[in-house]
Amino acid sequence: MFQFPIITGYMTGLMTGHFAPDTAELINRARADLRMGVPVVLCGHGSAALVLAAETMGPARLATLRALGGAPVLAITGRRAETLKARPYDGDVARLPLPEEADCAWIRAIADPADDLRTPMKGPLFALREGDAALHRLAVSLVKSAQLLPAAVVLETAVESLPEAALLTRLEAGSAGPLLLRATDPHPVVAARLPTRLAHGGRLHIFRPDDGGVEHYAFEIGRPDRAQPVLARLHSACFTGDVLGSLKCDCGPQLHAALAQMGDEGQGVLLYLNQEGRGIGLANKMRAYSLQDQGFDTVEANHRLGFEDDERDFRIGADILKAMGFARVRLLTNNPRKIAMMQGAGLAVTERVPLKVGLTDQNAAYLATKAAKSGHLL
Ligand SMILES: Nc1nc2c(ncn2[C@@H]2O[C@H](COP(=O)(O)OP(=O)(O)OP(=O)(O)O)[C@@H](O)[C@H]2O)c(=O)[nH]1
Ligand SMILES: [Zn+2]
Repeated sequence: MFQFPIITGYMTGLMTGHFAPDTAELINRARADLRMGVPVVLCGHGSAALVLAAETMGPARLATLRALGGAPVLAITGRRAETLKARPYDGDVARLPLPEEADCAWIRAIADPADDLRTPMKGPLFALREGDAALHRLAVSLVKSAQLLPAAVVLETAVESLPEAALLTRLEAGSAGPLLLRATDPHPVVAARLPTRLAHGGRLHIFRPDDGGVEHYAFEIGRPDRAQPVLARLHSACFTGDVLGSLKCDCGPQLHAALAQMGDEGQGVLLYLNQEGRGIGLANKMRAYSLQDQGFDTVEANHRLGFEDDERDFRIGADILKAMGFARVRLLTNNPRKIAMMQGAGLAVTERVPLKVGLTDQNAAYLATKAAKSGHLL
């Protein structure tokens, strides 16, 4: 008769070890938790912190967090603190003590600039000066990387006092911090022939990071010689421009002009990077668009939301091109940051090929702002 094998202590440990998620995987799990409104725990710097994303937390979880005692704070970025006229003593982040009566609506109003102009500013707001902001900084980066509003409720407490349910996703700051700063290496998943109107001989390659994060695409036109510089475009996703034909930006025309030039030359690689809204995600980009309708430009809108002008990491593009066997590119771009990041990631940019198309009455101010404030070449 079949006997079930007896799992020894040694084997259980071994199996758990292999099944347990590593830090990069835990970071992705934390992003999913935060997007659902579930808390995550950050440990390090001699302390532990329970974290909830300001955008998604509900009243029940806020009440549970308060019941743990202690002094919860709302951690926001230095950029958002500047808008709120709260002095960010911790540089790029600010810790605002959570008033006893503060509910989810109060927290949301601090995090979300949508009503800044309509409702008088709550406050005055005073940021904490004493203590260490390292875990708060990590909490804000994590929420930001989950493409939520960059604000988090953080309760510093002893790990032992946290309920077991809160400990499911627990990140060690020492290992998670550096990983959060850069995307994990993408690996090729599949490629297949894809003829298009502009390029009959095309192949679409799908790349996926090992941690199961966001996929990116490479459209290879012709069979470019790996020993020569390849005509390449790093295109960041723009649902509004690429798909809907938005007149607010130049993304759609740039995408099609790049493909047309590659079609004409018979070869090239177009990377389609899923970094919507310069890395802040479509929901935040639409928040930025609402602010632009209130009179702020594209850079000011990002700052009021608490983001930098550009949150993208183009090293992922360099990694994909290297994985495809390229070492040198002729890069279609007007953005010097793309060139610098590619070179920094070990990919030689032998030529910048300007891409000036799609100027409309509606995007003229947007393009002028990118030139004046973000260093785009005219
Ligand atoms: N946050 C934000 N993102 C925007 C706005 N308008 C367009 N975008 C995003 O900006 C990105 C534009 O990407 P690209 O055209 O690749 O980059 P670029 O920096 O303009 O550089 P080049 O086109 O290569 O010169 C896309 O991810 C768009 O979704 C805006 O007003 N706010
Ligand atoms: Zn666009």
